[in-house]
Amino acid sequence: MQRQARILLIGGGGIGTIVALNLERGAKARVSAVLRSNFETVTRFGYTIHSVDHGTLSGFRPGEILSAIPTVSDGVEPFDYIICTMKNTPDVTKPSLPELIRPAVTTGRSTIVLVQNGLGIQDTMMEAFPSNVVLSGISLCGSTESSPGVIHQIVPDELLVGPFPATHRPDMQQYEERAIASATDFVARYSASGKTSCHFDANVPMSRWKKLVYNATINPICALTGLDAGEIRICPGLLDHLVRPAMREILILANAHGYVLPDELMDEMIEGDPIELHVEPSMLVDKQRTQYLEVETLLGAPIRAGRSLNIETPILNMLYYLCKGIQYKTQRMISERDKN
Ligand SMILES: NC(=O)C1=CN([C@@H]2O[C@H](COP(=O)(O)OP(=O)(O)OC[C@H]3O[C@@H](n4cnc5c(N)ncnc54)[C@H](OP(=O)(O)O)[C@@H]3O)[C@@H](O)[C@H]2O)C=CC1
Ligand SMILES: CC(C)(CO)C(=O)C(=O)O
Repeated sequence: MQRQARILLIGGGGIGTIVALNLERGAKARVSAVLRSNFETVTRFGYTIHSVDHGTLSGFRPGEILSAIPTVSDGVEPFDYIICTMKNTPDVTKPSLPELIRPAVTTGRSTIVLVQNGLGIQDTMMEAFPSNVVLSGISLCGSTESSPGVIHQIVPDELLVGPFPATHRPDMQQYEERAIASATDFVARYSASGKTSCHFDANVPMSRWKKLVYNATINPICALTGLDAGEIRICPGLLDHLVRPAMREILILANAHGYVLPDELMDEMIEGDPIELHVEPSMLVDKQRTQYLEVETLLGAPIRAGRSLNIETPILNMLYYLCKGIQYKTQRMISERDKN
């Protein structure tokens, strides 16, 4: 690790800001962050961050702040890593994520890191960039942007980074070696701040199914009810009649795909954070802000993975279609807003 890595980070909200902060504080990377709605505020004042790992900081700015994704052929120096920390909403995002980042990708060089929840998020990326490494980043952090540039991180940052299984790759073995080397390098740079817990993830599909036990159930149930992850634990009947049955469907799907997850995981997920923290899962925050929900990557993808093996998932289906209803309404509201 001779020189600072040159990193492009796209999406400086709850998670992206904490990722940028850890990388900058470790000094093994320089982050160019592409910001959107908070660009003006962060450029002028920097971020104000209330962090369980870092304390309260004001005026934090990533190494460089950009208002648009740069084009590397315009004399811009190539990026070693491109980190995507925007929401992954393929049903409503145009252009698609690969097309959005394409101008910044140097073929064969830039490693793409998807720090996003959900299943199957790598497929279009690996297809679009067959000679670039694509890594998974699973964040166990809890962080929200309460107003432009103001971040509240209430759950300690833990990040698992590892290679997605190789597909669309001409030389699988050589690709796997490169991907492991990239992930190892990224983990070292990310860990350098000493304020976070970042580990190499040797079994990304297993880790992603595991995280879905929370994200495909608690996220939509909180978004649909307006309750936070503490409140759903005390609302009579909700855990027994909705949360655990939904979680069981994810366990059945994961097991059927070869990723055996124990029953105890359900209660570990439910009780993982103290009740009084009142964690607001990202999908609840999206609903409150009239932002698009990650409905396809958290619910659609596992449901389709079940269908491919003729496994029915009635509870997940119900959550999925209710969320699709919200998505439809959000689309209408956004298009009305854009007209005015
Ligand atoms: N929040 C959490 O605690 C956790 C979230 N995750 C996952 O992390 C990922 C990020 O979530 P989170 O940080 O909560 O999301 P946020 O909504 O807080 O932040 C996303 C940011 O990306 C920006 N953005 C979106 N599209 C673009 C674009 N084209 N160019 C530049 N910026 C863009 C948004 O800008 P704008 O404001 O303009 O929309 C926003 O600032 C998701 O996949 C989520 O599931 C995982 C673990 C925990
Ligand atoms: C589980 C949780 C709450 C944080 O790790 C999350 O992934 C989310 O908010 O989407």
